[in-house]
Amino acid sequence: MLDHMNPAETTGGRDGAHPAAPGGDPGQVDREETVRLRAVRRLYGTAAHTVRALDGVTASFHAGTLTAIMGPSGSGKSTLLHCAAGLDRPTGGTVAIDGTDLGSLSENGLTLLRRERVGFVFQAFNLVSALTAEQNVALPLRLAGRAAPSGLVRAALAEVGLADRAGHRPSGLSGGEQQRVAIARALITRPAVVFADEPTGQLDTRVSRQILGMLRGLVDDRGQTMIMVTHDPVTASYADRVLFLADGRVVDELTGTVTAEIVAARMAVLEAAPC
Ligand SMILES: Nc1ncnc2c1ncn2[C@@H]1O[C@H](COP(=O)(O)OP(=O)(O)OP(=O)(O)O)[C@@H](O)[C@H]1O
Repeated sequence: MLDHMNPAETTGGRDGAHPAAPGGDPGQVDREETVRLRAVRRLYGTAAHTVRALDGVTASFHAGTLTAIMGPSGSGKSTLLHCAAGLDRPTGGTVAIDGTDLGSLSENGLTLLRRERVGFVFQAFNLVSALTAEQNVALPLRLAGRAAPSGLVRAALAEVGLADRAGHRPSGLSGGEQQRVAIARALITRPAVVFADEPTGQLDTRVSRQILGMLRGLVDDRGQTMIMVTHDPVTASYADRVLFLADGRVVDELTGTVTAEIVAARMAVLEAAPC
């Protein structure tokens, strides 16, 4: 079962766990670059009143890394996640997942890419209440018209420590157990990237740490690429890298030693800045 401690909480940081994103030709897709955003803009509103939710975001998310996205309320975190995951189309710029330019895809093509190459973990778990844990985990495969062998699905549940809960419906599971089912569901298609939106927002401290340890384990043991949005510095301390947004732009970045204290200090500066 995947269950890792956070080195940042015990030894003072994930020093040098992963290299920082290399530079290089911005037009070239790096094979290790699982998700790539270039000059992404997302405008809302009318010509008379425009909200720049994203205002020229360029960022690379490398294979086998966990990145946390932080920033004050309204800074563009959710918009970034939606654009990077192909849930929303940017007003300008490009997004690529696994070398595929999302802008080149039809709506149908985008749906297929999300189904096959992207996993999602949400704050509210978003399980289907009428289905058992096993049926929920099998769902992405069934939606993709693929076989969902019981052995495969049960192995996915065992990996998140729920081998004995396969027949339970969400109402018969704790919040932490529901999130484990959601993680197994996100992974069942072996996606290129998993996007997590406040994955521990509804869980208590102890269970949150278990879930974050599990997500960390997926990155370390499987090389899973993961991007998570969070308000919580402790959650962000499980990441290899933290990107800080303000007013729709990436304004700061932490790599190497990512502790909750350092993250909180950076956030305090951003939250104190005049709008
Ligand atoms: N559908 C929309 N229509 C108009 N404005 C929007 C829409 N969605 C987001 N915005 C605006 O875009 C900006 C960025 O919003 P976003 O939700 O991405 O921020 P956030 O950092 O996720 O905020 P929070 O931490 O409060 O969830 C905000 O000013 C928000 O009001």
